[in-house]
Amino acid sequence: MITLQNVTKEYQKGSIGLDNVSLEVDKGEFAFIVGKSGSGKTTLIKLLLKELEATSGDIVVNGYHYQKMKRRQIPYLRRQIGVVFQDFRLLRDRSIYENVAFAQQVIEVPKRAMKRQVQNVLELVGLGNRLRALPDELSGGEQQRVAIARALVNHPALLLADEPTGNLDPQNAQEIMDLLVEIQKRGTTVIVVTHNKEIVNHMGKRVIALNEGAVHHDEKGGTYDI
Ligand SMILES: Nc1ncnc2c1ncn2[C@@H]1O[C@H](COP(=O)(O)OP(=O)(O)OP(=O)(O)O)[C@@H](O)[C@H]1O
Repeated sequence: MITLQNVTKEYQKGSIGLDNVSLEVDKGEFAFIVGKSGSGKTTLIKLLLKELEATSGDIVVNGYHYQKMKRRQIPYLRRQIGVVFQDFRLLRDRSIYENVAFAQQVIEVPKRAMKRQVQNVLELVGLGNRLRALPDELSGGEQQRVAIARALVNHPALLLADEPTGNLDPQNAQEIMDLLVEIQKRGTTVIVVTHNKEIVNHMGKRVIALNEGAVHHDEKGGTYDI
């Protein structure tokens, strides 16, 4: 599903974002990415989204070869990837329904199919009865559920979550992680960047730990320690 082969990202002025990283993530896997500030987590996410270009090495995601692909293919690649951020990034003046439907309007899904799919995905995240609410009328945990629904509504093969529980209390954080595992069990590959040591150690999932741009350890059933 995801292959990185000897990937290096060097920023201008010689600053190293990633340093010769090789790793594979299988279809349907769940992996945490952990590491101190500056270890390369955001660089890795931006490379996977093709917001940044690797300086050297190869990246392949779901059959897309990043080094070879044409610029016009990028929107199709991005449809394969749902993204969730720490700060939710919802449209404040739009209802929950509209926030999720927006992702489908962009790719011109017919209205009836859209209605059904938006309802289904909001039910999956436990908000099937809040379609008309505005984001500010929801708790932080609920807002993150809306963001997850929006990321999933177009059925991406890969879900990237960048610090998804950073703004949540421990109980909501655990519930969001449980939801991400549920999504993985339904077949989506899920990658979660987090600083939440307790949750990582509690969940017993694969942990890819970065240090100074390199893979420090990569263990199934791993722990946060770096
Ligand atoms: N635009 C940039 N220009 C120059 N150097 C950069 C740039 N972005 C990141 N870096 C450097 O690349 C390295 C990795 O940064 P990155 O943002 O990927 O780390 P991170 O693990 O996501 O950190 P954090 O947990 O603080 O978000 C750091 O040394 C950083 O200073």
